[in-house]
Amino acid sequence: MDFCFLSKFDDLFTDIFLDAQFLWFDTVKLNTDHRRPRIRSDKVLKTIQDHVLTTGKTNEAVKELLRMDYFKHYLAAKSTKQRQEFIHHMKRYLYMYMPNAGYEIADTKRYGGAGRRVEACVMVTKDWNFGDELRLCTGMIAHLNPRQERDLKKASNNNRDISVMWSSRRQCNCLFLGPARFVNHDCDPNAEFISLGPNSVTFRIIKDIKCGDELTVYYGKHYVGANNHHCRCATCETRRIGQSSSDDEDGGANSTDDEESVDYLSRSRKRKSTSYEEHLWRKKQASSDYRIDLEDLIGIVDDNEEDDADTEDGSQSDNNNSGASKQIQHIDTSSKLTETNHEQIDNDDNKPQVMSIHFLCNENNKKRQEQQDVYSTSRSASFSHSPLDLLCNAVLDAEYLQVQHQQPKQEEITVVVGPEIHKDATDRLMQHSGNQQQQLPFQQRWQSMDEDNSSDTKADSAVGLSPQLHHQDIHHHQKTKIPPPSIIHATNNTTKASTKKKSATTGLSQWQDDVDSLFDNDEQLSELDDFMDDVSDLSSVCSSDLTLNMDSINKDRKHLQLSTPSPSPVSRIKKSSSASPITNNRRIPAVVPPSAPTDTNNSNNNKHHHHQHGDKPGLNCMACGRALKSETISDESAADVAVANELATWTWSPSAAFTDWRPQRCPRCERHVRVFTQEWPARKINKKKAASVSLQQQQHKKMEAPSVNKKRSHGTKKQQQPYHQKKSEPSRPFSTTSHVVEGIKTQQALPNKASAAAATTMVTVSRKSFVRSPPTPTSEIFDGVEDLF
Ligand SMILES: C[S@@+](CC[C@H](N)C(=O)[O-])C[C@H]1O[C@@H](n2cnc3c(N)ncnc32)[C@H](O)[C@@H]1O
Repeated sequence: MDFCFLSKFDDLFTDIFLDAQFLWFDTVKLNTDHRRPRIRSDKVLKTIQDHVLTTGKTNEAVKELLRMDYFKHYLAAKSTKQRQEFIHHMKRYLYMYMPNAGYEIADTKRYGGAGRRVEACVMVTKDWNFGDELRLCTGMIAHLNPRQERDLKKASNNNRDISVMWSSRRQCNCLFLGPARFVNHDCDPNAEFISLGPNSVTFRIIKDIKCGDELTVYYGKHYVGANNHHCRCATCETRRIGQSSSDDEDGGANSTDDEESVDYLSRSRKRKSTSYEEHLWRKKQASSDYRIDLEDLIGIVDDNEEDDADTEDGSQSDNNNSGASKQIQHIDTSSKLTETNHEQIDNDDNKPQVMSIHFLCNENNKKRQEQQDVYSTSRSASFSHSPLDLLCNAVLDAEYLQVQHQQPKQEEITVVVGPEIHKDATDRLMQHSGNQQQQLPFQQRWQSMDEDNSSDTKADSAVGLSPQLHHQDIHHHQKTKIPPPSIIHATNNTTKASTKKKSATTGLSQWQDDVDSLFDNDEQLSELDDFMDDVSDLSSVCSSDLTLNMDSINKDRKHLQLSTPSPSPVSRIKKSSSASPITNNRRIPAVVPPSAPTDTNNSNNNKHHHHQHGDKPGLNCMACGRALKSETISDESAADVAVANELATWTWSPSAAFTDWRPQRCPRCERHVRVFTQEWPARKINKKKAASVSLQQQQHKKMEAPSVNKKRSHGTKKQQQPYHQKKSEPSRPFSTTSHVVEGIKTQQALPNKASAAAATTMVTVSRKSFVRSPPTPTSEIFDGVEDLF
């Protein structure tokens, strides 16, 4: 994808989804001519809340957003390809709001020159363990042409921080775009780059990190000045090297807002936007020691998962990697950091400030090409498209078609084709569904079916890893395997999309249709919506875990509450059973129902938890993956001053919003409950009201005997709808009453000492009961949330 468009999209999205939402400063923009879009940020927020935070349906969110006038106009003049890329990129930012994203963009002053300037960083919102992958934090690599480099140079002179990287393979400069671009450099980082395809990256955790930590990565040995002399990372600060050592030497002169330090920042930015010519020139001058290739840092990259049309470097491909997907070598970057490195620094400013993203471009093109060749030779020369395409073409071929509305179904039309076409189509379809096809990885089959999806777009995160994709792919093939004689069925939407191509209209009146066509709203691709969301939900699961039984998951979807225990995908996230410090050091008075075990923090307890309520499955926190405790946390009673003060400075953030719809997570994540209760801007809790409700409940309890649970609980539920009741919730897939009944029943059985806490707990119960149930696979967990009561 052209950098020109992508960078504009990126500026737009950072503005709309970050700056205008919860950041109190503006993130760096790549285009000097970027202007804040005239778009209702409250509407954007609502869309995010409704479709991403609550239901995890990013595709729905995209559709809703594209219905907004601003986007209609913005995309009106764009080509289909650009629109698709726009949607893909938009999703990258929306994934950030997914409940299990596990990170958010935050602010930091660490890198802004001794606390003078605020910059963005990536902060994790849950604990991550070694080997985890932040699959919802992705970055796209955009390649720059010389003109674009020049423009960026201007931008970098204009007080903008832009990190340009050198791709040794493509021999051009590149930029990261997307949320991943906000990850800062640390000389002893806690994450490393991994490839998601030729043009996309994400991160793998290489050190256990705690909720609230900054995610950092090693960009290169000379990323922030030669030998990272100007590095401001925490590691350098601790070791008194990097920029902090300079600050020490000059008595903190750089820490002031003086001219020299401004000049330094400006120079450092210039160095980073090194053009190819400069790079070549410097290459001659500098020793090869200073050449940093990220391949060296990252090791091998397996590109089986991605289709890359670019085969310029295919000869270098390593074909033996097929089984070992993404065996990333971790190199202890801290060993690269020595005091001696920093001794040479003063003379090093002319050394190349470039790094290679060779690894990102995937060298296994040869292998892929071979596979593609196998695939293409398995089909007749004239058959360049999938069966679906064939149908579309057939539909378009009006000269030979006669459309009969034989079937009243809206979903389907029957296309009767001439015998020649039919024979041809049948041959092709049969051939297509033959054995050769089966041998290929499903992803390639899928990609071949989607002619509009370039390697760029398919670089988007986990497409190739989805079990559901596999599922629907098979489904698709089953559907198309044997066409009935002389009749080919096509879905109505497919036909619509095809005929739209013919009319080729871009007018606003056609907008909705166009949007639909971008999504390919046929049955299969509406499954893709679910799939994308599921992928997101499974994002933290290692790829081997993705061999899930999708049938059982789908079954679970239909029978949300009655599902038999099946291992929750999210439960697989759990890597360590050790209790967290926060868990051990609990500061919040918990109310534990007598029927529940008091400790579920290890795997045995988790198993136990599976059986504590009959056959219902055990629960793990969807954020940190640990076993949930059967206890509730009250907003009021559980207030902890220390934590509250700590978080009082936080601004509204996605993780805070997340807690809105699922306030009870696990002890590890409960700090976000505090964020929510204090910082939620639009829906502040009326604490007085909540307190009076609590008081009423306590009084009510004193008056009534414990045995009249059910009746009273209905009444209490009505009392306790401080704000959620005002909202009209479109769907409530499960009975709210039973939750409340259960909750109160349990609480009433508690001894007097806990009655105050129990009363306030009921408020929480009531809130939860109005939360919409999100889709699977997380719905499995949400089902189970009821078990807590
Ligand atoms: C990839 S961006 C990271 C996001 C950036 N903080 C922002 O707000 O856009 C890299 C930029 O962050 C800053 N940066 C990142 N790591 C740094 C480090 N260790 N020392 C100094 N500056 C750093 C530099 O200004 C660099 O150009």
